[in-house]
Amino acid sequence: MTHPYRSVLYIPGSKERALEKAKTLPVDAIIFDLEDAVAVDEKENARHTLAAALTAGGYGDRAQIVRINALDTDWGHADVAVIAPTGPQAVLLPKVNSAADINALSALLDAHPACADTTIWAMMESPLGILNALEIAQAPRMGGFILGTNDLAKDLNTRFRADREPLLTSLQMCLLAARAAGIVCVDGVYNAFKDAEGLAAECAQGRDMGMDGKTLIHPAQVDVCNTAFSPSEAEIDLARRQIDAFEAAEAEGLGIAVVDGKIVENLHVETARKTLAMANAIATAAE
Ligand SMILES: CC(C)(COP(=O)(O)OP(=O)(O)OC[C@H]1O[C@@H](n2cnc3c(N)ncnc32)[C@H](O)[C@@H]1OP(=O)(O)O)[C@@H](O)C(=O)NCCC(=O)NCCSC(=O)C[C@H](O)C(=O)O
Ligand SMILES: [Mg+2]
Repeated sequence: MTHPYRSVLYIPGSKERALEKAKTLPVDAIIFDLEDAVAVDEKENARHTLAAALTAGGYGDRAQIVRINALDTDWGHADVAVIAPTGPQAVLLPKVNSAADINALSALLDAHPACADTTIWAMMESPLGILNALEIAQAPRMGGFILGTNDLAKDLNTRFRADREPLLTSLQMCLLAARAAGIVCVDGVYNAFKDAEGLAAECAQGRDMGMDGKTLIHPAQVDVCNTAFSPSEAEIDLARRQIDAFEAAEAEGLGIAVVDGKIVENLHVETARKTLAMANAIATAAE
């Protein structure tokens, strides 16, 4: 079953109102954050508030990902100790530099029977992490990458550019590694959460590159993002026509069809089937 990851919303684990509001938002996934969105004085309270919210449930089909603090901080191990018994679907590790970081978290989760099926996701946000993207993607339990473009821009000392030119190599290296390993790859956040036009442009860029979706920081960003990462009506129509034309060609003993003046081969049909599967998954989730 294809699960969409078009819209992946961060929610500070300390904010009960936001934790409640997320149950009503049309997002594909939620990142319950214990890291940067939570002030130092609130860390302890946040992990217990979040554990209670996860146990109570109510998030429906939305994929649930918990971002803990890094294991070399004062809070990472305590986060695992409190969150693991709730049997989280996925744990997101920030500032991942190598597969060793994933292995260390995996070993901690192994000690909790409730985490038998828990996947690990990695924040890709350091130069060393980007250079080690493939070994990270292939580490045990890995389910996906989340791009941390703010930390990355900081560490690379880039200037902000609307076209994100300074970050493109890093984004593409993560995509290459994610696709090679068969895991999900979700783009970074767009900080100006009231700028829908800028968000739409950045979503389109991420979708064109091959990202599965985008991380978000505010509910106002959800609709723009869902639209950008959903197959359009034109894409769905083309996919159907490509499949029909190819099947008709095959019935005549041919291995190639032509639709709208362009060749359709087996590989295009594979993409067309993926497009329809994603459209179906989105429609089912919306029911
Ligand atoms: C950015 C915000 C601080 C803005 O908050 P606020 O001023 O309260 O917004 P609104 O008044 O417009 O909120 C309207 C209602 O929406 C709810 N809300 C707001 N944000 C969220 C959210 N993220 N999830 C769910 N619900 C949310 C409010 O509670 C209001 O609800 P109601 O009162 O019932 O109408 C705030 O949006 C925020 O804190 N956002 C999350 C910030 C965050 O998570 N940052 C960390 C992740 S990004 C990151 O770490 C980057 C990465 O690591 C990297 O390196 O790039
Ligand atoms: Mg970060």
